[in-house]
Amino acid sequence: MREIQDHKDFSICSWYGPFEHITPKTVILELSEAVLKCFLFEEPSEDDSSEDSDGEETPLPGEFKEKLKNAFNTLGKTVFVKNNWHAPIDAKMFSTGNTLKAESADDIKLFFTTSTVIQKDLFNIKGIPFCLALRKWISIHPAAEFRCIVVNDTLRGITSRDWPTFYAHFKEEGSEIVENISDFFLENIKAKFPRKNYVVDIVLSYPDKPFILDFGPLNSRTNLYAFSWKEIGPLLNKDFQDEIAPVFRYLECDIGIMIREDALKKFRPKV
Ligand SMILES: Nc1ncnc2c1ncn2[C@@H]1O[C@H](COP(=O)(O)OP(=O)(O)OP(=O)(O)O)[C@@H](O)[C@H]1O
Repeated sequence: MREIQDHKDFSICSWYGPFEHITPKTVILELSEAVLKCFLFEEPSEDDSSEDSDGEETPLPGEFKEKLKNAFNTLGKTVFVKNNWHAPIDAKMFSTGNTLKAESADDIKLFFTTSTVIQKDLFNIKGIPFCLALRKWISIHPAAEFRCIVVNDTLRGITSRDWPTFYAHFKEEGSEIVENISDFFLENIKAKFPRKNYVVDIVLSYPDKPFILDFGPLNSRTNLYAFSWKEIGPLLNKDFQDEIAPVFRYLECDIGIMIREDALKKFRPKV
């Protein structure tokens, strides 16, 4: 039950509208049953006696190809593609240049059919219409992306998504980063997202305004990067002052290529 609500609330189809002005421009195409089939790695075989389930690749219907063409025109030549919740990150190796830049319907099909993350969603999630979200391609520096942990609608933690990479400027600009993210959160997100506990990925790229990349559920399966579920989980049941300042956690010095968990612990301030 909880999962269905998570799938609804964290689907880009649900949150894109209210946050459209502060997230990359996106064209969302709903996937009909016929189109969905074209994005499945294998045709479901059990009890399927339909003539077109012969294991051959199913071509995209012309009408859908036309929609894709229009989306590419609207967004520019190159797009970033996702389903409702996930990007086909694990399909990167199949792309040219090892990026998820999609320039054609064939690229999208390749990313979707070769991504285990996407295929798992398509096979396992029931009761929610699937969509294809084509997002304007934006060059994002890895140090500019932050996963923000929101507990009881209060921003509690900020961590680089490029953890554990050392960035010297995090120390110098830490308080500015916290202030910018906190202001952005208070002005644009707090009380506007339908959940109280969640993660939100925010990009800070000066001199541009901050923007949202994605929302996600906050649970033991969430990647919290520099934070752990052991320390965040108990906060969900605690009452605390609304005005508490978030903790920004980053690697404070370059500890080299060999990263040991006990070495990392030393740099973790308390939440
Ligand atoms: N519009 C975009 N243009 C270029 N790169 C992007 C774009 N959107 C996201 N990315 C890159 O792809 C990465 C993964 O994107 P995103 O967070 O949307 O995927 P995800 O599957 O939801 O990830 P996770 O499951 O870890 O939350 C981001 O960290 C970012 O670097």
